[in-house]
Amino acid sequence: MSSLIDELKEQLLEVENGEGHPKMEVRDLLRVSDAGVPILKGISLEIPKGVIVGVIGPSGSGKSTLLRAVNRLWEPPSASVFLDSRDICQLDVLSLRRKVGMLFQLPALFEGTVADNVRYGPNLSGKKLSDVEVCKLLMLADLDASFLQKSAAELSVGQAQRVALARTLANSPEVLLLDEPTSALDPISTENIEAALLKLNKNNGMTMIMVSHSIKQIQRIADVVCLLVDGEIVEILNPNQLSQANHPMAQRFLQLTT
Ligand SMILES: Nc1ncnc2c1ncn2[C@@H]1O[C@H](COP(=O)(O)OP(=O)(O)OP(=O)(O)O)[C@@H](O)[C@H]1O
Repeated sequence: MSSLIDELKEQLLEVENGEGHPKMEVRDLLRVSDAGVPILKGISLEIPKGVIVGVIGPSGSGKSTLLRAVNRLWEPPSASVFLDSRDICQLDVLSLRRKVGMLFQLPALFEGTVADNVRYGPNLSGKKLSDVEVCKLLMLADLDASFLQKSAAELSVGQAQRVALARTLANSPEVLLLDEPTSALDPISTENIEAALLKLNKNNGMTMIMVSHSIKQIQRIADVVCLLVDGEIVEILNPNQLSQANHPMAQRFLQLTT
């Protein structure tokens, strides 16, 4: 664990030399349910630009809650989540969500064509994307131009998830939050989405936080893995050394998951 943290620190140092800050920082993030039950118990995490962080952990450990805090689908306490050193609670929420896009387990497309969906975000800020621009976004999500005028209602779940990715990318996000984005997809669609994500990370340096129940997927995608148990990060691990987890719940979880 310590060598990975050293590596991360090195990456962080590179970022500090370049831009002076981690891309995202979560600082002692707490959440207690309305009934008084702790959901997140002081999560702290620094994510350098261009790093893909995988988040794994048992059901109910707080993974989705953590992601939702990062783009204010759940409003975190002030001064607990920072984007480029700025407290996200101080940012306009819509511009935050353009910078920090999110993909969910199931894509929720609007009625209309694929192009309508991809144009949606830029339209809100008064920008009309041309067909060529829409096609470029579709290509980033591994879809070809034949999808442009298809009705969103006709798509398979895998295709719809890629359109949802293109729609998110239309906002030019700097960070992508991925909440089990392939758990409803077949292996080929999963492979397509993973390939698109890795390309975005490699070519555009996009920072990502991905929640997944698939250890193998996390190993294919993530640079570093956070193990969340009962609202706490109990381990930060190298994806290829997950078997070295020390926390007993983490060991059990890793033995039982594929
Ligand atoms: N709005 C809410 N009000 C009260 N409790 C909540 C709320 N949202 C989530 N919780 C509780 O917080 C805990 C963490 O939920 P969360 O969805 O973040 O877990 P998770 O790790 O993503 O789970 P899963 O892997 O099953 O998706 C759970 O016990 C859940 O019941």
